[in-house]
Amino acid sequence: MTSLLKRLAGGTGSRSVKAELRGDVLFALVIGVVGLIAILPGRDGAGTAMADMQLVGSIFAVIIAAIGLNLLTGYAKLVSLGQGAFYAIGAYGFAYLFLDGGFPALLAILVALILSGIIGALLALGSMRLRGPQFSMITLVLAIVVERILEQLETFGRASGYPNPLSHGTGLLEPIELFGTRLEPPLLAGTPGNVLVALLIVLVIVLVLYRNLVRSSWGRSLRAIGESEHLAAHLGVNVFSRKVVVFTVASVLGGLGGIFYVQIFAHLQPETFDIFLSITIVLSVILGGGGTVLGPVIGAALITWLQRSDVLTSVADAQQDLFGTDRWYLSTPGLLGLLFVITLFLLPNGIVGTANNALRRWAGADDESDADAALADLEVAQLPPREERREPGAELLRIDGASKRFGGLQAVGEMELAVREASIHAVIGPNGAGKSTLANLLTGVYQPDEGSFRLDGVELAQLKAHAIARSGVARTFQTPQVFPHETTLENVKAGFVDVAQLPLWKAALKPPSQYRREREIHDRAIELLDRVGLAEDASTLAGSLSYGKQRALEIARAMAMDPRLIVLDEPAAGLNPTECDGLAALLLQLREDGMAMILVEHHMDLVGQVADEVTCMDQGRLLAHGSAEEVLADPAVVAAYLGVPDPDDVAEMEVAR
Ligand SMILES: Nc1ncnc2c1ncn2[C@@H]1O[C@H](COP(=O)(O)OP(=O)(O)OP(=O)(O)O)[C@@H](O)[C@H]1O
Repeated sequence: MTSLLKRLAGGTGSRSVKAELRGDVLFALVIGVVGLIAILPGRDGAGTAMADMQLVGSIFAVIIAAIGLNLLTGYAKLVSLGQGAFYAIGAYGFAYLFLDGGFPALLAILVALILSGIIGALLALGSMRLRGPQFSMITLVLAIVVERILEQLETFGRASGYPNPLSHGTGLLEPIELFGTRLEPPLLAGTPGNVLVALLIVLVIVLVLYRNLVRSSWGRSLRAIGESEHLAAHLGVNVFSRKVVVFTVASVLGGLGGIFYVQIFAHLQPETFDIFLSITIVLSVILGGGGTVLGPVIGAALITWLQRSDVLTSVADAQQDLFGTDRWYLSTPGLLGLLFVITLFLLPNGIVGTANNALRRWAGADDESDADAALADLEVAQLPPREERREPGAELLRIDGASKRFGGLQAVGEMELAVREASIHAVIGPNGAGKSTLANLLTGVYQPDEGSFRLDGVELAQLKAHAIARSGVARTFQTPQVFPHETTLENVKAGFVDVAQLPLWKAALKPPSQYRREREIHDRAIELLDRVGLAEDASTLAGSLSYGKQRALEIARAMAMDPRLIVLDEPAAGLNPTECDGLAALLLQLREDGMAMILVEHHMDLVGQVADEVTCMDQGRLLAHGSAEEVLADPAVVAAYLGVPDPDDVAEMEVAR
């Protein structure tokens, strides 16, 4: 076990702080060197190299916009069809501010980026409550509106005094000057195209920040939102605000892509920013692999190369030669569309996603190990006590007069319940008694109609799920909820407070303290997995774990949240007897460590084994309360479960007890 833990600590998704730092520096160097190799041939300004240099520059620009979209679409699974609009806003915003507004270049860049961000934030504030296709449609509308505005505002362009920026441009943007250097675009034979060096430096910086971001707890929160917004909220993530922020960041990156574009081509024409641009950026993410660090980089490079080189045109010409007609052949956009369809069929996870999966399979990381070992094989490590935790027995939670109606149905009515520190309070009752509804009221799934839920004196009623989670209430679910496409280890890491609360700047800049914190999270997550018997499954995808193991994983994740109270909604459902024994041992150990728990359960063996107090509900109301023995022997409880108090059934419950 120890050697396994050492191997995991060194090898599964996290390395020593020094090795991690070396990896980060290497990433920046590799990107920098590849970029330099791409732009060096054009530095002499030779005319033949000009088109190549513009190609490289376009790739840089689309990469920037695509990584922004990847944050939104690849990680948070919010499909935006409007990234091209921000590209246009950045490009035109900069051009107007620089030329018309007379802003210094750097200030014009900054203000154009802020403008992109503000428009992105406003759009996000208005549309983030929409989901799926509705959200995509809003972004599509933005792309179309911006395209139309650019087409129609030629008069505005003329009036601006800028030489024809909005129509087919002969008017060229003056190269900008930064720190005494004139940054020439790769425009004509003889112009050095040295702006590419500056753009490469910016590109490397942005890529490093972006990589830091997606590999941090902040990135984990995006992946959590992408997998399940509902679950992310129960881990303390303010889903709405995080979605607004990520949309804003994506918009700023879209704007930056547009600013890159102006520096490379030095003139603007509305056709560049049509809806096909947005689709190209989406294609870049999908082809390269959404939700992977390098996916949009590779996808953007490939798609831009295909579009700008004559590869696709040659294929289109070859079709014409073959069929001898100019009517029935696939033009360049048609060929790109075909490539898109082929990618979706053959590489649904994109190039990088598919390569990652193949590597994972090759490394044998997906091996399923013995399912029964999960909860039975418990190692017990001490849970570091939470600071606020008080002495065992002190009242931690008090539910008073909690009520909830669904239409005409009183699902919970004037319920009362108290939970003490370091204790297990079981809530039992027949099907439909209102147990899960009570758990859902406590954890913010529903807002109570009436009543109070005080955790150590702090009122939780009416708080949102994420705020309740942050107050120290963690939960598991009747049907286990894990992030199926993440590893078991990553699932536990999703529980740490950093996922909900790490500031964006810290995630992107990754100061030395962040390296150490990530290391701590990793070690603690491994420890928690070991504690619930899942150490061997650390690198297995959570979706392929057995039911029992998923339940154990939920408990480990809840513990990662370092809560004051864990609400367990039928944790024994679907477990075999060995797993159930393991679960009982785990709960008792957690109690020993000072954890308070509410156990919603039908499994009377488990209740009898672990509960300090039992509350029985019936038809939404409190039926009985006391020790497990008292409540399980209560004739009213037996009657509620069985309809009528049959002496044989009472005897059966006695046995269970
Ligand atoms: N979202 C909802 N909308 C309408 N009715 C609901 C909703 N959630 C629960 N109910 C109803 O409220 C009542 C209590 O349901 P609840 O799931 O809380 O019971 P339970 O004690 O957890 O049952 P079980 O043990 O079967 O899970 C049931 O009649 C149920 O149909």
